[in-house]
Amino acid sequence: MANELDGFHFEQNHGKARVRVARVWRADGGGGHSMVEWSVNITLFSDCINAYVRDDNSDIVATDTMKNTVYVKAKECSQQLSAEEFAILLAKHFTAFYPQVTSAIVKIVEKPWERINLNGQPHEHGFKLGNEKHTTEAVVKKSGGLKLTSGIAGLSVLKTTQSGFEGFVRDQYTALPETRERMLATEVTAIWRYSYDSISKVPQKPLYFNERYLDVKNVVLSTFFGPPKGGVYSASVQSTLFQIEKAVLIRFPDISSVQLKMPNIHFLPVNISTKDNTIVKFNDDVFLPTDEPHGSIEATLSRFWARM
Ligand SMILES: O=c1[nH]c(=O)c2[nH]c(=O)[nH]c2[nH]1
Repeated sequence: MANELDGFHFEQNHGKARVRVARVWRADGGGGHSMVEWSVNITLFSDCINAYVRDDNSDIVATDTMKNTVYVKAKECSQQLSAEEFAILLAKHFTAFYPQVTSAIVKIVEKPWERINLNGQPHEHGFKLGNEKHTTEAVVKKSGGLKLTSGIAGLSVLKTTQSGFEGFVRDQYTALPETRERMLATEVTAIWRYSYDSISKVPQKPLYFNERYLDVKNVVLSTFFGPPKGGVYSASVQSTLFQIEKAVLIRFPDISSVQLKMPNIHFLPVNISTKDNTIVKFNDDVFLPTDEPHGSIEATLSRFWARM
């Protein structure tokens, strides 16, 4: 929220960060339990300028109240819901309930608890922690205007062949050899924006956004790896990144833009020799794994009418 103040321009917001909540749903009459663990970030844009300039807190929604609201709303959700739905529900509450709140941003990171399978059987109430995380951000205006994004964080993938890098600029500082055979490893961060621009347009199908999350992840993985037999050749991280973004936009009509960050995590060839002796000669077999430095490659692909 922005104001003119004593001849200056002033912008402010307040909220509560990293509110952690876990919610369990116990199916009646047997069947499995479901659960989620969320870390919730709330930001409110509200007219509470008097707190800053007149020591008057009468317009302030206490961040402690915001924290409590997370638990009240989690309690009220008697059916399992996606992080996206919960983010929208919370943001809608803050903008609808408090006259002075004009918009709210709710971000959620879901911890990757997955139902455990024992001897091929899904366990009724047992979960284990997976790796990549489902993220979301809902920006809700008092009018019901919505900006909804979802994402995947920390999806680590690697392939041992079908990757190369050739034809790049060569100058007096270039040492990297051209290759059609290398390891390709990255940790994908993806954020995609849905085209629903008002909360009234959001699909009401239960767990719609969880299904979408799994579908997008599947498109990322299948484009990165190619078919199980033979895979697919990657001419660069840039090329693979673009193919993934294009596949996401072609496959999902309600996604209007997609941003990918794909650091190039290098596995260096190991060659060890003395002046007289070769001790280890690299033959696409022994690598030195690294995490720094890494290449950083990011791009956003949007439909013409949309922007991230
Ligand atoms: O796929 C790649 N893209 C680059 O931009 C790059 N730069 C580099 O040194 N190696 C690679 N690999």
